[in-house]
Amino acid sequence: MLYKLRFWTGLQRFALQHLSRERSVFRLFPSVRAQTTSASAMSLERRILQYVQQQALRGDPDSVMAAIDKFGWEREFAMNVGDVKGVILDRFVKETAPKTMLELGTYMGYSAIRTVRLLPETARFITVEFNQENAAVAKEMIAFAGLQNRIIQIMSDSAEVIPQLKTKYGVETLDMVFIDHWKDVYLRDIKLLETNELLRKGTVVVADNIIKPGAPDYADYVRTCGKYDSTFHESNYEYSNDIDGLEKSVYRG
Ligand SMILES: C[S@@+](CC[C@H](N)C(=O)[O-])C[C@H]1O[C@@H](n2cnc3c(N)ncnc32)[C@H](O)[C@@H]1O
Ligand SMILES: [Mg+2]
Repeated sequence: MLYKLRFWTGLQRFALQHLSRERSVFRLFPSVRAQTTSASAMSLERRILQYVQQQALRGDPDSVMAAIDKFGWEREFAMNVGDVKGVILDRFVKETAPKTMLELGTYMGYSAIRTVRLLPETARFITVEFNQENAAVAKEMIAFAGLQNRIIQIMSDSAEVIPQLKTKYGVETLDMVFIDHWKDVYLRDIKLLETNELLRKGTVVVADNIIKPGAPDYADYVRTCGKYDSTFHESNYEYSNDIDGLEKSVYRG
């Protein structure tokens, strides 16, 4: 029995060392294919979720954020607002203390977790994501952080959701908005928020990635249209030393 086991282990080691074409190894040992493909086929977002589940403390949003940031700095880039710009976002959230807040672009739930941990339990936080797989990862991430009852996740295109916020989701006006979805629709969506009368005097609209990747048409609009008091807050692009920043625009009503 022991002899047979040694023979198979030796053969397996020989094959792995000497058969350079992956396909030959897979044909001989299907279990090798199963392990290799399942590891490499896992999306970045799923790998980060798995890392969080291994490294962070269930029910502890700070440890979830810390694990996501560690992955971003030490392993692979991910398009979360991150821990540098995130500190500025935190300040805006604390200063504004929104009762109703909208986020455009959930991704894996990082900024939602970051923001909601600073809000009272009574606050309403709605986040919108149109990518099904990202929304699914975010759902698991948010549940792991223990915030599943504090975050309303909507899986849809922001252009469809914004006109439904009053009628379908019972929103009167928004106290704060975090815009962080695709950069070429920031302008379309702030105009949609205006025309659907979701902004009131004093609503704070914060937009990410003003420099990198950049949203020049949006930045130009909020700075020059006369409807906002708008300021740029320089910082770093997520998980890098490149320059980026947040635009904070307060609606004049
Ligand atoms: C930069 S990521 C969001 C990062 C997240 N706010 C954070 O900091 O943790 C942008 C996300 O917006 C989503 N997205 C882009 N355009 C969208 C749209 N029109 N409606 C809904 N989601 C959108 C993308 O699928 C992506 O997951
Ligand atoms: Mg961003």
